[in-house]
Amino acid sequence: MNPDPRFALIASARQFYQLGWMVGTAGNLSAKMSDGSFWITASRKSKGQLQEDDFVRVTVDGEVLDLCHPSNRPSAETSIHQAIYSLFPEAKACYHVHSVEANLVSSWVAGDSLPLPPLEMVKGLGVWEENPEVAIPVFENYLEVPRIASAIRDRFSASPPRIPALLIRHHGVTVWADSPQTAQNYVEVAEYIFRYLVAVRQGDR
Ligand SMILES: CSCCC(=O)C(=O)COP(=O)(O)O
Ligand SMILES: [Zn+2]
Repeated sequence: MNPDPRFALIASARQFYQLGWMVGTAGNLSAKMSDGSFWITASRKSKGQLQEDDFVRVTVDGEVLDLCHPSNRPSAETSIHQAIYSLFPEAKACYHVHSVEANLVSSWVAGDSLPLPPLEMVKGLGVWEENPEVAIPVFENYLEVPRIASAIRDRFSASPPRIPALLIRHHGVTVWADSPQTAQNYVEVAEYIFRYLVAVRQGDR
């Protein structure tokens, strides 16, 4: 049994769009099939109203297996999804969204990681510790997306992250998980933590 993951991706995208995290065609979602290929949102589609044929199926090496529609193109950020699936074979879904809060917090650190507050919600990213000391890796945003993907491959192959998430500065968050539902949860948890950080900075405690 190999259910088509596109319906889960459509539902997640609609939810994220309504939350303001995938407006103006921003973001891309993918999910892997049992043969190792993955369905990814086609480029420049409105994420609030995706249809079954607004996807492209590609191999982990980037070969297009199914365009669904001749005018479809794979997401401009497919190389990042390829990097994640290559690095983490257990990953079955990879979600990327753009939120205002992710962009704000990514601009507050000059270095390559953002420390996360020791919130209970950090357990939602798989860290079951009291007062966890965790940071989210931060990558620079380059016009050439394969350059971002290459930085992710280089860094994570040398030193895997503690949490299944990364931030691209002034761009957005990317998470990966063993199912589309868990990837959705991870996005929600990451965005909750970013909102918290913004609220703290604004003095909304
Ligand atoms: C207005 S979004 C700019 C491109 C981007 O960062 C993104 O996430 C969406 O790109 P895609 O090709 O997947 O539509
Ligand atoms: Zn993006």
